[in-house]
Amino acid sequence: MGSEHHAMGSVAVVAVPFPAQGHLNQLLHLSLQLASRGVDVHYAAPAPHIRQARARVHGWDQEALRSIQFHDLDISSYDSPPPDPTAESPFPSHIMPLTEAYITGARAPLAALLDELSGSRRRVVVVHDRINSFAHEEAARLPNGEAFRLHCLAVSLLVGQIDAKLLREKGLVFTGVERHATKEFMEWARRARPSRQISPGAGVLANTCRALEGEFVDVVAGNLAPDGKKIFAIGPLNPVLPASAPKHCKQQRHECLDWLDNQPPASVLYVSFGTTSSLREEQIQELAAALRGSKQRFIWVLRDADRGDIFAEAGESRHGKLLAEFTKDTEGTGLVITGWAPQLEILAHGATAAFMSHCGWNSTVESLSHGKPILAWPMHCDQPWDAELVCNYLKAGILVRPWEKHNEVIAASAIQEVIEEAMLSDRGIAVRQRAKALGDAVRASVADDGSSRKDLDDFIAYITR
Ligand SMILES: O=c1ccn([C@@H]2O[C@H](COP(=O)(O)OP(=O)(O)O[C@H]3O[C@H](CO)[C@@H](O)[C@H](O)[C@H]3O)[C@@H](O)[C@H]2O)c(=O)[nH]1
Repeated sequence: MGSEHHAMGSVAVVAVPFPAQGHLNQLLHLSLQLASRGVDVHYAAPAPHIRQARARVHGWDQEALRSIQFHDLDISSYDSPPPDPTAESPFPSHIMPLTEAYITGARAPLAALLDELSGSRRRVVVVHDRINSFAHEEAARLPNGEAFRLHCLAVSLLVGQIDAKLLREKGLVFTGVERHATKEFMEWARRARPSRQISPGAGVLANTCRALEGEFVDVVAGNLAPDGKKIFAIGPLNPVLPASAPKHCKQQRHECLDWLDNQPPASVLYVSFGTTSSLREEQIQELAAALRGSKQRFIWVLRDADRGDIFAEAGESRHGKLLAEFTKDTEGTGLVITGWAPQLEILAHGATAAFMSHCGWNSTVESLSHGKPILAWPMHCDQPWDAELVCNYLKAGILVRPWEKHNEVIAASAIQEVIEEAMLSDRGIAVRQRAKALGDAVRASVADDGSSRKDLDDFIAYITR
């Protein structure tokens, strides 16, 4: 025990997330898990993004945040405009100024932090995102540095990169990510991360588990092995919560959870599109009409995409008028949340039946780890693939509309049909049962003796070797 502690104490892990919610979140969950296992963890990001990650973390006690050391990466100021819901592409181009400022400015302060840690530690292990591969280069520069990439997306996407034929042979449609981002972004990304390598460093950590993507983890492992690189499938990184959350916890409980407590089991549709999507006004009206028309219970998170700096937000919903009428019409049946919703707790709750989602990878994993099926409405990037994976491979979802129709307004009747199918039909029941079984398997993978627990143990043993 003593020597194990000694080995851990002389190794520092530095988590370097890309500064957007879906990434800040995963690296923070990973950091908290490592710290709870006695690892010395440092989390490095621009100050507002550290504040954002800390303020929005779910499933952990605020106390736990003290187990990590946070380091500001000071970058130059950047524009933080609101998203444009009418833009031709649903990709969140409005955060490009942040992305530029971050990639140009974060390297130097990170290098300084790594130098400092390197002098007093046996080993410095950098865990970074794909887009900030400068972190890998800075780790490689150290005499005692090592880097792992946290793959924040489905691991099957890497299989698509290695050999898309393997996916097509399973009858799945793989169209990659590039097609669903903007040309400008892809050109920029090629400059920011010239290497196409799956792992430029020592290997990959993946926020997935064998219960969801076992055969794809094996393909990636086989691809990395000849170079002596490793993959650790350690997901879900989000905590898995019990169906009935303790009512007397120290943190304030969101009122929507009290409302959920009073709804019948498996009766509520949860609707949310993450932090990078903004629906057009017309689409919002059609969705509202579908929810009203379906007469199903619901919680709808009606928010726009985050700005680059979320603290620059005006805090006012652009939907005041619609909301006033809609909330009156649906009073008692549904709730609309315009602020930050406690998504993990909502998905874990026994009253929640299903999740209408854009299929961001966090939402996908959070939903499936709590046994909830997905009504898939993919918007951009990896989301069309996640929808394909959920609906046609895992069979735990129903497609609302294919990505190809992203420029069309989907009519209320079409949306309502999918809601009714999910909530009321035999197919809906089958999909819900399948999601429940997957949820059990996913939760088993992070319990004692589970595959993700074992991979995390192996990762800790490897970096503290
Ligand atoms: O009111 C809210 C809104 C969101 N969330 C959380 O915010 C995260 C959203 O992440 P995700 O579902 O992955 O969606 P995006 O914000 O769109 O995520 C971006 O990052 C992901 C991981 O890289 C990608 O898979 C997505 O395509 C990309 O858009 C999840 O943890 C949610 O639980 C809340 O808790 N409350």
